[in-house]
Parts: sequence; structure tokens; C-alpha cells
Amino acid sequence: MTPPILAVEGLEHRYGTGERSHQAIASVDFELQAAQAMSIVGPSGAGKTTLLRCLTGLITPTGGTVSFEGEAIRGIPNGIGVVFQDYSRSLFPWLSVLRNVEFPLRGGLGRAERHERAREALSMVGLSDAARKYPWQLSGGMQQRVAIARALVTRPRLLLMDEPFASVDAQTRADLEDLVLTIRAETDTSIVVVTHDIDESVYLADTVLVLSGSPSHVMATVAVHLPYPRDQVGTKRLEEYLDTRAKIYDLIHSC
Ligand SMILES: Nc1ncnc2c1ncn2[C@@H]1O[C@H](COP(=O)(O)OP(=O)(O)OP(=O)(O)O)[C@@H](O)[C@H]1O
Repeated sequence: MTPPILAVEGLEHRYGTGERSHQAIASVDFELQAAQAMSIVGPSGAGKTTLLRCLTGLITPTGGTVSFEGEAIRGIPNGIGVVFQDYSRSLFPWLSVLRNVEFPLRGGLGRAERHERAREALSMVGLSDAARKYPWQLSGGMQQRVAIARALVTRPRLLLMDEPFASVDAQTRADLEDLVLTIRAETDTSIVVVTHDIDESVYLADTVLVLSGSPSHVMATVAVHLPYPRDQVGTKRLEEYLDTRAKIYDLIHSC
């Protein structure tokens, strides 16, 4: 049987040691099957970013395991792409957009293939015309598209995103959410997105993992039974959308 793309078992994380240490995650378990999308929500300080960092291998959890395609992870595994909230700090201002997107391929492929893959990723995020520009010449939403292209350039099987659209305006945010749905439809990439936004959590995912307050555990795993393709107006009018949203809101506010 094919293992889940992501399996998290008994994950706990404590920052520091001794009296001044802080238990951020008490115990978290979940699985994500290939080609599925999951959102992670929870009250502020619940440990969402900590959890995502454990999934990327950037933090080694103090307990439990994270497995990617059946293998326990240590460090960022090949096959995972990551997008952070703060695009302005994650892009290199001295490199053109094309070179930023190519960056994860350095040392691997030949130059022509790197260019081709970067151009393909830029086309996927609708930025083919910006290849020669520099990040600081682009709007915030465009910079975040570049960050997404850079995460996609390695053709990851799993895309992890931490509050990816928290720093852009509402219209740009809606456009970027739709971009994520398009990427998923076109590439079958599995997705985990951490968000503060309950609407976004429902709109983007097949499952919403609701964390309790810190130190966190999983309060509920809510299935989202909304049809694809989704759209910002029609989907958000559906009764299933409104009910799921209300359920998650109640869960978070009962913490
Ligand atoms: N490097 C660190 N050292 C010590 N404590 C930390 C560290 N990073 C986070 N914490 C603490 O761990 C807890 C969880 O933080 P985390 O950022 O993961 O939560 P979050 O759910 O992402 O928060 P928010 O929704 O406000 O972004 C918080 O109490 C935070 O203060």
C-alpha cells in the first residue's frame, strides 16, 4: 500500500530547556494523502508555525516523528517546496526574478535546463514577462508569486505554505488563493497551508486541521466537501461552505 505523503505521529515540540522552556506543541497526529490539500488553523500562538517548521525539517521536534513518503525526515527533503509569509525577506534582491526562481536548482541541472524550468515555473504563476526584473521592482503580490514559482521549480510533490498571503491586500490574496487551486489542479501537488483566515482554510483545502491553544493538540479534523473547480463567489455562497466555516469558527473560539 502506498504510504501517505505526510504522516505526523505524536509530534511535540518544546523550545529551550529547564524552567524557562516553553512547550509549544503537546501532541499532534495526522496524515495527508497524496494530491490532497490540508489547511492548519488555530488560535494565535497555537504553534502553527512551529508545526510547519517541523514538517519542513527546519526544526527537529523534541518528540514524535514526521514522515514524508514513508521516510522519517531530517533536514528539508527533496520533493518538498516551502513558501513563507515574508516574501520580501525570502527573495534575493540582487538577483533577477529568473535567477531567484532558478536558485534551488543550482549545482544540479545544466544552465539551459535550469532556465527552462524557471521559465516554466514563472509561466505557471503568470509572471513570464517579469523574468528580467528584480524583486524590488514588483508589487507584494507579484513577489509572492515569484516565491511560489521558486518553490515549484523543483517540481515538489508537497508544497508547504506558512501564512503565504497574510501580507497582501484582499484582492491579491483572492487571486493568489485561486493560483494555488490552479497549481493543484494542474500538477497534483499535495499542499499544506497554515493560515489565520478561516475562509481561506475552507476555500483551499479538502481537510482543515484545527489546533487547540498552546501547547497544542488536534481539536478536530474537519472534512471539506466542496466541489472543484472552486470560485471565490459561487463556492462561498454554498451552504456546505458556510456550515464548514461556522463549524471551524466555533471550534477555534471554544479554545
Ligand atoms: N524560537 C522560539 N523560542 C521560544 N518560544 C518560541 C519560539 N518560537 C515560538 N515560540 C513560542 O511557541 C508558541 C507557538 O508559536 P508559533 O509561532 O508556532 O505559533 P502560531 O500559532 O504560528 O502563532 P501566530 O498564529 O500568532 O502566528 C508561542 O507561545 C511562541 O511564543
